[in-house]
Amino acid sequence: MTLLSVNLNKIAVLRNSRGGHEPDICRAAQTCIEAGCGGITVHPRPDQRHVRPQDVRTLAAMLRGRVEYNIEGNPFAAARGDYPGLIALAREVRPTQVTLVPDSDGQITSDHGFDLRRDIAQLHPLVSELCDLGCRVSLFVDAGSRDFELAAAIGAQRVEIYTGPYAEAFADGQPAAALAACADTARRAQQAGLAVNAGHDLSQANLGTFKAAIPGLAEVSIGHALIGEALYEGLATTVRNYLQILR
Ligand SMILES: CC(=O)[C@@H](O)[C@H](O)COP(=O)(O)O
Ligand SMILES: NCC(=O)COP(=O)(O)O
Repeated sequence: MTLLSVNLNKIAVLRNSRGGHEPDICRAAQTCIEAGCGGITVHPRPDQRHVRPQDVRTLAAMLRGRVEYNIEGNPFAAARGDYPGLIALAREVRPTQVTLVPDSDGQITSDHGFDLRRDIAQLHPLVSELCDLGCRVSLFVDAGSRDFELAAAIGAQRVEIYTGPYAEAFADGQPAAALAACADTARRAQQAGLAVNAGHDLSQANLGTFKAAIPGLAEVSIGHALIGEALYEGLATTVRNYLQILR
């Protein structure tokens, strides 16, 4: 079974465009949970363009003991204003999972994963601390990545495959090569003892093909397309549609 973790960043984008509290991120989370999702994802960024530190804390209190809570972000981005940094937030709220992503500051969205051979020494102390906090750690990687045994050796339990290139290839009607690269990568990660998550630009259109190609896919985190589709069909119906695809 593949867990659906709904990324609520885009609810916060809409709310922040006017200030105030609407649309309410906790109400959106509640709707997703009632519709059957297995997790909620947020990706706070230092510029606070969408999910803010206080959202991370409020959601943590609301979700505890109900569904998985996945916080994504760059662990090396410096604290800025009242953004305390990803690891500081993890220390405070102890989410189920922390997904480390090598975004640069101000990047419009995530567009690549870690180079495990190059980055592993820098990641090691962070992964150790997060594991000691009781968080599962997942590392964002590109399709085609190698060196998964290095990630397993420092205590990471999962990788998240960056699916942007697959989504783009699917939209162009030529997904085979990108899909095969994801499938090979997933197999290598699983052989190294890691579980495999996936995310970025997954949608109702491209998810079924992806899921069918990746045996043992543990989790997908989906936000941009799902929240967009929810404008037409409603949030609960949209979440149920995704769950149907993942069955
Ligand atoms: C790591 C990843 O692929 C997602 O977290 C994605 O980057 C969503 O972040 P934004 O909503 O900031 O684009
Ligand atoms: N980890 C991917 C994620 O949380 C959502 O990415 P997207 O669906 O907003 O592209």
